[in-house]
Amino acid sequence: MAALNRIQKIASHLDPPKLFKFKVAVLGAAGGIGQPLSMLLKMSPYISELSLYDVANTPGVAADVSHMSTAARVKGYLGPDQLPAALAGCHLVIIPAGVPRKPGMTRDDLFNINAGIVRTLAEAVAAHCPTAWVAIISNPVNSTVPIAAEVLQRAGVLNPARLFGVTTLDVVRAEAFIAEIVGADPRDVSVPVVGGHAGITILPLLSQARPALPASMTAEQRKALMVRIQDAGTEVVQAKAGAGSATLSMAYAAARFADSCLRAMSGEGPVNEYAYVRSSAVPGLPYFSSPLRLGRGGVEEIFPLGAVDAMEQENFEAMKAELLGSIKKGEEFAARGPAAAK
Ligand SMILES: NC(=O)c1ccc[n+]([C@@H]2O[C@H](COP(=O)([O-])OP(=O)(O)OC[C@H]3O[C@@H](n4cnc5c(N)ncnc54)[C@H](O)[C@@H]3O)[C@@H](O)[C@H]2O)c1
Ligand SMILES: O=C(O)C[C@H](O)C(=O)O
Repeated sequence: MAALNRIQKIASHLDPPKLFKFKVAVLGAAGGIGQPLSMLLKMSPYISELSLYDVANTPGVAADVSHMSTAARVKGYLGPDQLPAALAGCHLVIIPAGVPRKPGMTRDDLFNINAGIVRTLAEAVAAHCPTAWVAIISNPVNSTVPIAAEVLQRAGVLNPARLFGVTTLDVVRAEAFIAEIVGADPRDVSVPVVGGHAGITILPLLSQARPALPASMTAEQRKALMVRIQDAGTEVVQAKAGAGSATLSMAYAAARFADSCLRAMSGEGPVNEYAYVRSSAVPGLPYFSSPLRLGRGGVEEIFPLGAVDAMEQENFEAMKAELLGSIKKGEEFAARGPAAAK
């Protein structure tokens, strides 16, 4: 919530920005997530240059966002020819490019289209801003992050401390749902959500929630809450009935994650976050979303998961095979090279 508070202050001109110094790119900026995310990023005091790239409609989005009376300079870039300029000098690249789910689809059903999109964009990052932090939103995150890692590694520029799958929306949802139950302000709720970003690989550690869940909650009620957090994306997909998946809450979550990255880059002390990163936290799972600390250079420390209860342990064991399968699928796709996208 620090992010939103900061944004609100800036929007109301109570605290004019002083720190605008980073170039941030949104790849997929004209989409359902990209547009509100671009708007929120335009309000960030950390951004001097906001680079909006898409294969369609960026001139209009950029013109629109650029009229906001905040400090960041906005430029739109349209199509692959303009991608190098969009990325040159970027400090942070946020990637929501790709197709969203329709009812009845899993995130993995998006793999065939989105894997190639993410690979192409990661190749461009490797070529034009190899030291940028990269935050991937495009689904299936459990596979797209390993794809990007392989691409960056093959280009000789992978820094695992700067490559993230954005799982902030899972944390945001867990905070919102728990706040409803305990009657708290969501800003005062904290709850770790670990694992990956699909179905049972999303593991909210409800036993570590603060404030604690009411002792009166039954095991069935706790399980139902866990499943609601795991299926919250599907809840939105079904409610939108064919018109896409979560966009507004995702834009909020991505803006919050971007704020954490930019605060860390600025050297504003240790910044604690959750993200899906290359990790040795769980033996046998080379990528995992964990609590972690960000510093100037990216991930500085990945924290252990802490104590889990029996329900969480059972889900943790159940998710491992699915998460590993998604990781391998991404790595194998990237290893097959460009022809695999066709
Ligand atoms: N990580 C998460 O928590 C999370 C949450 C919500 C959605 N998502 C995922 O985010 C992605 C985008 O969702 P959306 O609702 O914004 O979709 P959308 O269809 O509204 O927008 C996607 C945008 O990507 C653009 N695009 C397509 N190919 C591109 C390319 N090669 N380069 C640049 N841009 C390209 C499209 O033109 C479009 O503007 C989906 O894959 C969705 O599943 C992830
Ligand atoms: O559910 C989806 O397909 C989009 C996203 O991953 C979400 O969690 O909302």
